[in-house]
Amino acid sequence: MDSSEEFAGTFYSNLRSLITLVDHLRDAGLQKYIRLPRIVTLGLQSSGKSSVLESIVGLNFLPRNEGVCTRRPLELRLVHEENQTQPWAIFEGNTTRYTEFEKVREQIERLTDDRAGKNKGIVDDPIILTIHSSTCPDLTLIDLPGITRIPIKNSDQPADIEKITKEMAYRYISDPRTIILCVIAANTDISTSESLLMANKVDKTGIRTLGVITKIDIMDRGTNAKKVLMGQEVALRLGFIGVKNRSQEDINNNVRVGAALREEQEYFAQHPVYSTMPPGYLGTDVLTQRLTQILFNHIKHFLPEILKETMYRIKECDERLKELGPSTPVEPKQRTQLLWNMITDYCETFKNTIRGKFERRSNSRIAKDLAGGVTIKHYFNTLLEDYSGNYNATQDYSNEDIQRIMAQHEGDNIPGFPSVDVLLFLLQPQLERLKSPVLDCLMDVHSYLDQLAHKIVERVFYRFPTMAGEIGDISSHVLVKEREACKSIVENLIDAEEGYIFTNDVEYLAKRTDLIPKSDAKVARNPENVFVDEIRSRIDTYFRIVVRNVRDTVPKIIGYFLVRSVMDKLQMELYESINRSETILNLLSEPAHITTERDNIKKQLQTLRKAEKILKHDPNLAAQANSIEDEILKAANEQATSEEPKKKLDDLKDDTTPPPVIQKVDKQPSGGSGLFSGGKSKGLF
Ligand SMILES: Nc1nc2c(ncn2[C@@H]2O[C@H](COP(=O)(O)OP(=O)(O)OP(=O)(O)O)[C@@H](O)[C@H]2O)c(=O)[nH]1
Repeated sequence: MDSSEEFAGTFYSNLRSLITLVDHLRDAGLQKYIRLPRIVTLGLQSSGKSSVLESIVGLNFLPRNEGVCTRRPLELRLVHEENQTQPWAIFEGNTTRYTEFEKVREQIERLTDDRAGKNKGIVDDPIILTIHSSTCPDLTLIDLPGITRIPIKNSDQPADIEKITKEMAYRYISDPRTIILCVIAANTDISTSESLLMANKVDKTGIRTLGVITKIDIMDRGTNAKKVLMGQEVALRLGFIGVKNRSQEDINNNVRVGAALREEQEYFAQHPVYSTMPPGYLGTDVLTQRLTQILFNHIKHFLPEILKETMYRIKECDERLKELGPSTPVEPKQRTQLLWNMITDYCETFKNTIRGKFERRSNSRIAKDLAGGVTIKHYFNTLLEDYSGNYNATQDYSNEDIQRIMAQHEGDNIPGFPSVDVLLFLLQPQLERLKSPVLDCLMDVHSYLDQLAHKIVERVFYRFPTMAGEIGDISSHVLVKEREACKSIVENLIDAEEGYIFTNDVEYLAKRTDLIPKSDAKVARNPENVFVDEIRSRIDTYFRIVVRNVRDTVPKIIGYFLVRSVMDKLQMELYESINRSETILNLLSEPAHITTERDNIKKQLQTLRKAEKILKHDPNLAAQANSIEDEILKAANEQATSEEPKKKLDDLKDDTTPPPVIQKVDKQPSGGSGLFSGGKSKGLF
């Protein structure tokens, strides 16, 4: 064996193992999820695509007629068997081994008629055929229906057949992992070739388009394809190869492909022009070798990428499966357990969102998560904001108003001394004004909690929408109950402020010795104005004291009797309601689409894992797998520290509200230094 034979031997065994690997991936079903390298024939109808394939395989097995023949894509997996004396073929989904290739042709016709009808219809549903033979190379090729310009008269072909066939071709050739075998008849104008134009659109750099010129033997007398083949008419990076297939007459006369291949060699060898051309431009053998080499490089180039994609896909599927959760158990005991777990998740998430307390303290999620309590705090901080600072309760009363009220309350007392009723009369309407914003604050906090609860319920129970509705309703009920209890306390507080005027405030009491403002001597001379100013000053000061008290006390009441109370009672109330209901477990059935999605992902995962195993079996790829794993891990960590949590979780709230964590966090509220941290004795909530 000389060195070139040795090289060829190694090359073919490498090629073979690579193609076998890709075929194994196909067999594992990977093609459904990840694009795999393949060769696709592209050409106008009757340009000679099937003839080229038959020549490559070295066998007659394709339906051959004038007019449209290929009406369903045919995925042809060729397996070269060195010592195979008798070639055989097998169709996917069928166990019959065909050794008579006439029968293979008939079966292709039958399968085509079954799906595309008998009357020349075309469908994109590939037939998969594997051929084992000593005459064929190891290649996987797809024969596509030709681009058909005009529908055949009185056939099932639609009027827009050109659009349909072109769209089908584009679907296959657009894939960057597909090698385009662009078949053009020599007796047509190559510079306006539709298929070359199509190939150029999807493969601009021409790295995956190989031109095949057929029907060289029937060109006009005195013309030849030399210039085309040498790339002097149209330049194609991978070049053109000329072939001479069987003519229709040869087919009718039953000329075997083997004989036709010998005839092809003789034809080129004896032709006055072609015989003078350098090697590498003519003949089916050259085409097969070139195609094999291109496919080999192509597969080698794409396999690491395919492995990477497979591994990423596995990760995605794993994550989605986790999100979907396990399938719903059938046993009542397990169903109850599942429900309890979800309720715990829900309640913990609710509490932690308010506290801004999460397990993963090391990432930026913390800042975002604090916003749960921050939203409530914002309502508290802005409570009665308009009445604090420089606001004067008497600003709307004129001196005359006050004097009039003083006069009205004089009764039969000696004039000149205002009654305490004047103060009450003027102060009460001002105090009454506090009620509405205070109750608004309560309502705002309540509706925030209600929204938050519903969003978390939707997230935790999204597999069980009816159960989510039920849990949401119970939660709303608990919230309304607590809100109403809290409301009466808040109302009582305001009523007490309105109904009993009292203060120990040092500033206010100090005013007893400072009845007449010393600074304004002019006013001091007018006793009426002295009383007006005194009343004004006392009302403003007292009102300010009340506002300060209410701004401090109301948040405590809402925080304790609503927020904290709901956090404490929600879980128990849910358990009790559920225990009371005999039918609630029936609500624990997930919608069919979730079950289907889980099943599909499981199937996909199975395929991907199988494919990963096949890929990692290759020593070169196995080495790359580790670094891909590291990459995936790094990407996952980066994602966790940047854009976490995912969009779905982000949906749980507006920008300032934290998303919940659907994972268990420590159940006992522990103390903490934060305003909203756990333990009754330590934090507000
Ligand atoms: N003389 C000659 N005839 C050829 C050659 N190649 C193909 N033909 C003939 O051209 C006709 C169409 O060939 P096919 O191979 O069926 O063409 P196709 O592109 O597969 O056709 P569709 O699948 O229907 O689009 C047949 O009659 C072939 O015998 C060739 O190199 N020389």
